[in-house]
Amino acid sequence: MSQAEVTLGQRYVSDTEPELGLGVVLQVDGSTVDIGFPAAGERRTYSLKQAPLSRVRFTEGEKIKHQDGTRVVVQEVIEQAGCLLYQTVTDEGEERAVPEFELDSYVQFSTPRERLFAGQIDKSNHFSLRYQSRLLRHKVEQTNTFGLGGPRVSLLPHQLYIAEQVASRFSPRVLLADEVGLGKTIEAGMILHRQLLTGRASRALVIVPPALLHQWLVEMLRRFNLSFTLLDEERCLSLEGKDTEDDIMDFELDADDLLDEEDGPAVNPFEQAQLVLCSLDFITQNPERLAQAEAADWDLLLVDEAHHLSWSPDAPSDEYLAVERLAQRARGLLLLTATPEQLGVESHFARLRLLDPDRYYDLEVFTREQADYGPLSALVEQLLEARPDDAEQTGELPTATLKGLEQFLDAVQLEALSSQARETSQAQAIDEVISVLLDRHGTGRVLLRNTRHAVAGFPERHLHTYPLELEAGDAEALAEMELQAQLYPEQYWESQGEWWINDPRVLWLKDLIKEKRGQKILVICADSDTAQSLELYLRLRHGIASAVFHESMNLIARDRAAAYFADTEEGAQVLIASEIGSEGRNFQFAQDLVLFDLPLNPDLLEQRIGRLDRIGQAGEIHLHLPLYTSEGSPTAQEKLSRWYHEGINAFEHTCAIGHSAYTAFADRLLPALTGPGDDFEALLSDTRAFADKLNAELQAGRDKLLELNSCRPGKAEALVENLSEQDADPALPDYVMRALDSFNVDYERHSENAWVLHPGEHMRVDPYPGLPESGLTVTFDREQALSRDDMSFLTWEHPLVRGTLELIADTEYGNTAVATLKLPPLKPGTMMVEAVFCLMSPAPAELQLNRYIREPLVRVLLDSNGKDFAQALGADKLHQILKKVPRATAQELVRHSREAIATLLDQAEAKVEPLRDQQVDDAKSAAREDIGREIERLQDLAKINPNIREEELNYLQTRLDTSLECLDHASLKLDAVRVIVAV
Ligand SMILES: Nc1ncnc2c1ncn2[C@@H]1O[C@H](COP(=O)(O)OP(=O)(O)OP(=O)(O)O)[C@@H](O)[C@H]1O
Repeated sequence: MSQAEVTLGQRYVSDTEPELGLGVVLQVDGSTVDIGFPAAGERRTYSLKQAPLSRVRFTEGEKIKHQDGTRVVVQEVIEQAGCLLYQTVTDEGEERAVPEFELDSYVQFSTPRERLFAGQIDKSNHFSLRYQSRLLRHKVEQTNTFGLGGPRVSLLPHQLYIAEQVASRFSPRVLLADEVGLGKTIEAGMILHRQLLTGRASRALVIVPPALLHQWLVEMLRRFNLSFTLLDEERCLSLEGKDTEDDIMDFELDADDLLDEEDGPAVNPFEQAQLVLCSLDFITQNPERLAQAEAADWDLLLVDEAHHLSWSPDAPSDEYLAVERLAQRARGLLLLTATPEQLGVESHFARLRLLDPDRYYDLEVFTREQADYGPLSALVEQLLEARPDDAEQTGELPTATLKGLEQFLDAVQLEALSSQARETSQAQAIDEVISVLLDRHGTGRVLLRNTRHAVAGFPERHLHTYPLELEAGDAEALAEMELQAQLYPEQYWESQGEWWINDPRVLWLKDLIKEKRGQKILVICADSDTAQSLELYLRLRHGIASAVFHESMNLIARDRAAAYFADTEEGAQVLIASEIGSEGRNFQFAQDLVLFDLPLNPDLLEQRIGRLDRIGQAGEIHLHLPLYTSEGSPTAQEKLSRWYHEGINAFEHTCAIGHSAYTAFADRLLPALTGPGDDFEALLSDTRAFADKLNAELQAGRDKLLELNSCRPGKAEALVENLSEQDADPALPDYVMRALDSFNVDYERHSENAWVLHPGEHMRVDPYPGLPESGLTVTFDREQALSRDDMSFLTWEHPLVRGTLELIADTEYGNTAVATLKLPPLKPGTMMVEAVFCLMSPAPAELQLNRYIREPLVRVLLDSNGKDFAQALGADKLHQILKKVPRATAQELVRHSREAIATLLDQAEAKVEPLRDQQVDDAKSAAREDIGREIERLQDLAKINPNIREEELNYLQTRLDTSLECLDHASLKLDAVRVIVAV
């Protein structure tokens, strides 16, 4: 721009801030120009040399708006003393002269055509990047693994299978019941992540025991890039603007005032964030907070350690009742527990009822059903045996198998199956029929459970017992006491002075710790007071580097203790944890667990061992158990340990039948622990027989089906393969680097596959999405990301990459360009218009209509004769041979060729228009096939399997109808235009 060109009253638009609307020249002063933007109420001073401004010049036929609101059509443009005067005509046919300074300032140029003709011309390589961004985004979002590849986790088939299955459902309601430490939190995180990314969910509430709040908060952020708001009383009060002591008093006194609208609508803290995390105690103990949580709208409710929700017809727990209220309102519900039957079948049933009250209405019916899975399981087993490894192999299915199938399939289905096996593939036919059987008759739609047996690769567990001989007097006195006191004898020793001085377990523990110097040891005991005094004793009396962890500590103190224990260099050797305090925590970096006492509940024992026996445990696990002995007769501790070990084998193996065995034998076990040991051997062998039988039954029946339903190895492996391929695809790093260059983000290589990114001084947007001011170290390598917490794992799902895609594809970035081309057959001066169209329909993101659109972009490249070169000159090829043009030249060129360009654009539009119908038809067929197939399957299923919720069927039907309707309204919109001139 030169001073001579600029005159007061001229209208310009800012290239970097088009949202300011139409600007007007207020002052020209030597080397600067002042522009006022009346619509935004802003004024900017630019250097004349580098002003990012484009002169706005409308032409004949264009519709413009006067500042008084009148719409007019330009008839003629006259230049007067550097300013434009538009001769126009109103809708009513009246003529009106509009000087440019009287134009409406609220004008926005956003369509490519408007921007091009307003002189807002982007760089040619931005145009190419835009095209590439749209294509890549479409490709990524179309995969059935979208949302599963981004989390910083190892690709474990059993988790991916569950996550894909559950996250693809509408408002899933399931109980995730993998055995301890198999990764339920990870599965839940992946489900949530996928639902959020695909638009199926946007608001989620996670409720966990207080001890797990921070672990969840950190895991969700570190592994899933999901930033949760942790709500406790303090935070709620602060969100409500009631954060002083007095306010707290007020709040308590006037809880009802929450709904008082006098001071404006009350703030509901649960509505202040999309992702909220709070503790079960907080929700249960604060009726007002529960009411607020209930009033907020949730797409997904997650409850971790859901075995705390105990229920019986006469005495439902407060926890159960609180969650029940939320569960009735939330659309999706994920309950997580490793021990679904820990509190008995009644509670288990009640939790299933939270998931689906229509299906689980009667405890008795449910109990009967549980026992009835044997024949189906046997048949599935037969099918699996008959399945050849060779996918190509064809042949008849065994007659016995076909016979068995008769009670589940009709004649037509049987014939179809046989002919598929005969003509196409036996393996495929068998896989499909197993799917049908499991789907229709299995237990797995609501309950998903992976077992170690199915997952494999877990370390061995070894039990070491340490007899501690009691003095005769103590042994006798203890034997007289109640069972509780015999198992947790601290009180007994307390009666003789400080318990830790007298209890022989304490010295034993000290010696064990000293002997295992340099090795991390987790000690778990039942009671938090015991944990505290034990830790003090070890630390103060024996100088052992130790930490304590129990439920009465606040969260920060707990996390600090856990971190101190985890620190390999200067951390604690020992962590003493109470039963409740340690639940759900990750301590798999340790291999030694001291069971300072034994819980009287097999599931609690499993929970304790599960702190170490988790995914990520690299070594063998050693369980250390001190046991009082006495010369007279075996102690209660000894007997209980034998019952666990010899009766149900709960120490060295995960024990699925623990709760059932305990329920079946409690009447005999409890008296036997304290009474004379006569029939104890008989009790042990009865328990063993019961356990063997139950394990075999479970393995053959319900558990087998659950296992198959929870992970179909073929499909699970395919997911792992797809994701591994995506990980290895160089398209992502290439794309990211190109985009960073284009936005002037600074980066430097850190190491192979890793980079350090920093906000650049001249970034086109500031802040850059997903890039903190302090910079970000990123890696494209999953393994590296898993071992380096300080690096972000960049995938197509990372906020920085998604933000980049949005920044490019959802804004005007690169939607206009001008470039030159040197290609011998083209005569210099030949002009072409490259126009990219995108099928758009105004539809909610949740419908994911993009999935049905086969070709997201239609590209045409027309020369002045209307000949289309799009095929001959593909987008990539063209990108490589085009040369950039200085901006002023580009603006000049567009101004001069405006008419020709407009004609070519009209031609391009006319050319693609007929494609629209075909595209829409294809997309509608794909939607019909996809959703329609699911509806049919569910309808079929609903006839024989009451697990199908009516709601789910209705939802699918509505989803199909809405999708078809939205597609009907789809149109091919011009997404970007590039003018190319041959030189
Ligand atoms: N895919 C994975 N990649 C990396 N780490 C994982 C993966 N799955 C699980 N882990 C790790 O294994 C441990 C157990 O996972 P998680 O806490 O999700 O198990 P869980 O089934 O919820 O356990 P619990 O039954 O004790 O509640 C955690 O430390 C978790 O971070």
